[in-house]
Amino acid sequence: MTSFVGSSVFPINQRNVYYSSSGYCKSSKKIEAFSVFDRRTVCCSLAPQNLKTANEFRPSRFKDTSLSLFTEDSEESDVLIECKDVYKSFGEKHILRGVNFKIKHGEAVGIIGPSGTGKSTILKIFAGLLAPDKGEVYIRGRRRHGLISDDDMSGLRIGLVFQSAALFDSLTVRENVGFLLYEHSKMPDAEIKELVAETLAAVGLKDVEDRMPSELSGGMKKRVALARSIIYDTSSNTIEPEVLLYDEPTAGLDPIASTVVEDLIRSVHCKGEDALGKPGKIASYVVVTHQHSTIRRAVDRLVFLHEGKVVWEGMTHEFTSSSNPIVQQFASGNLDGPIRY
Ligand SMILES: Nc1ncnc2c1ncn2[C@@H]1O[C@H](COP(=O)(O)OP(=O)(O)OP(=O)(O)O)[C@@H](O)[C@H]1O
Repeated sequence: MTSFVGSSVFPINQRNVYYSSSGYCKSSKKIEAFSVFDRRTVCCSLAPQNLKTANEFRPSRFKDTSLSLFTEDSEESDVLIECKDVYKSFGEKHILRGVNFKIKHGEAVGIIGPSGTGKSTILKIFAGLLAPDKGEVYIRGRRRHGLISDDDMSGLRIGLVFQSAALFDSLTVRENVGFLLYEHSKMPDAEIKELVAETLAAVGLKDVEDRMPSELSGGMKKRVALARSIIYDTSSNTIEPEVLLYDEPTAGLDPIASTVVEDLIRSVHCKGEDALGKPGKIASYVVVTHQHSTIRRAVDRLVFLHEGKVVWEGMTHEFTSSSNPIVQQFASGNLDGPIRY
């Protein structure tokens, strides 16, 4: 299943949540959304979860070269998302021009590259907010044909955390984090309240439930957005989110706030531990970032996109020692080199 609004991962079978930039109002328990978009944004279906644990995940080796397929010993069953020769244009702008890469179970992957090269576009395609013009995206080996409304999609719950925290300004933190549970679950208010508090605690926030977003710092907003993306209906068979996509999660934050968010991203991963000491629930995540600290701290493997193609893949520690001139220029911030502005 894949489902999104703002920074949320949505529960299954909720097919009428609207993508809104206008506003929200509350009526008794329900929070009613009124939208300027007449578009359904949620939901696909589910397939069995990958039963492998994080420890069973076997990292592949990656070559430091221009390539489209990177694994030497990959087991196809480990692949959660695959991008196969994906093209996307906006009018005359040919943004993605044959993108190939895979995200495997347990991976923490960064997508980097010059501005405007299509990094966020890839996340939106993974999320089902955009469809490729050509090429294929596979989710757990099954082809994603179109947008989020594909309800024959199987395999995976995917959450997208937007660059701006995308909180609803007129709702409290509790209502933001519990939005979908209030709106679409059968959970009683008291249980939602408890779950929201627990989820906020997992991202290191306490006693902020009654605050409005305007009363939070930028870093706190990002944490609230993260809480909203990992909360799920514990009373149903909903499968918790497996993959999170972060679009520039540390943009605009000071170095210390960035570190907090980077560690948080790690903590909700299955190889990490959340603020309550519990193992994280996210199988894999993808981070689009420009920040060196985020590259170093939050991801293990990098995919470098340039002029609509993957031009380099490698482990994070290989990034600064790469002999690829594009990577070298990007890593050093040099004005001279193959990347032209
Ligand atoms: N919906 C859209 N309509 C028209 N053009 C778009 C749309 N979405 C993206 N673009 C254009 O596609 C290009 C790639 O955008 P994208 O946001 O994917 O780049 P990016 O690599 O994430 O950039 P940055 O690092 O600056 O955030 C940009 O030129 C952008 O203006």
